[in-house]
Amino acid sequence: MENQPDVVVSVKGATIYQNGMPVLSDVYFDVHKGEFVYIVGRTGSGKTSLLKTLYADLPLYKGDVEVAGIQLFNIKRRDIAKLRRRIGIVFQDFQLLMDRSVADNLFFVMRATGWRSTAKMKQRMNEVLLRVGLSGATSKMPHQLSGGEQQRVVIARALLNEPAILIADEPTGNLDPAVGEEIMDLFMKINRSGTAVLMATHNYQFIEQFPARVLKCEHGTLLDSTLHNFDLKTLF
Ligand SMILES: Nc1ncnc2c1ncn2[C@@H]1O[C@H](COP(=O)(O)OP(=O)(O)OP(=O)(O)O)[C@@H](O)[C@H]1O
Repeated sequence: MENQPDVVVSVKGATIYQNGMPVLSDVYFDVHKGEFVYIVGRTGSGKTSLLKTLYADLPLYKGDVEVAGIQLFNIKRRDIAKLRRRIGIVFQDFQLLMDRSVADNLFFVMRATGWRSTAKMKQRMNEVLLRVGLSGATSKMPHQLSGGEQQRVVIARALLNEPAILIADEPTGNLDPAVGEEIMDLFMKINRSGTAVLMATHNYQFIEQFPARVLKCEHGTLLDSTLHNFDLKTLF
């Protein structure tokens, strides 16, 4: 990937394992800078396992995978921390620290990822909260926010270190459809400003509404809509 600066994720011949069992084999795909890519597939088809492998929550035993310039095979702990600083991760369950304010949730991540200057941290916090439309929320506790607002804070948190890519696992799965649509809009806006997005979803309507390249986990491997003709109706 060093020779391909436009590639944010490069997967060549990977096998994705879960508990020692292969879930997906012969996985090949790239994600380019600024691209938006969906991952779909039936329950249990391997979407989450694939994403977890990309952010080094599951080990890579086979294949050549590089994410944000970091090789994942035999990755060292130090490089895992570096990898997580270069990517943003958004889950279905919002995973905010519930006993801390929005500001403290964001400061916590900034301190853990090497930020030191309080003035710079405050400035960055204001920037990311503005981007997700939550400027006034710094002193709020998570329970004072709606589900959609909590997910916006998670997206703001994921943006803190200007990641090259947002990896999102069913980010609208726990939200009402209308709120989910607003979150999709936000992802699209962030994507248009240059951040790549790789998003697992079960929501076929969003793919119709916000069309983009689709990767499909099926029969133990990954199919790519740019290489195979998918009928959207058979995606799930
Ligand atoms: N912690 C785990 N331990 C063992 N097996 C697991 C674990 N998590 C998932 N699996 C298995 O790995 C396979 C892939 O699961 P995975 O969660 O990646 O699928 P998914 O496509 O994300 O599903 P969903 O759409 O339901 O989130 C399934 O057979 C699942 O049962």
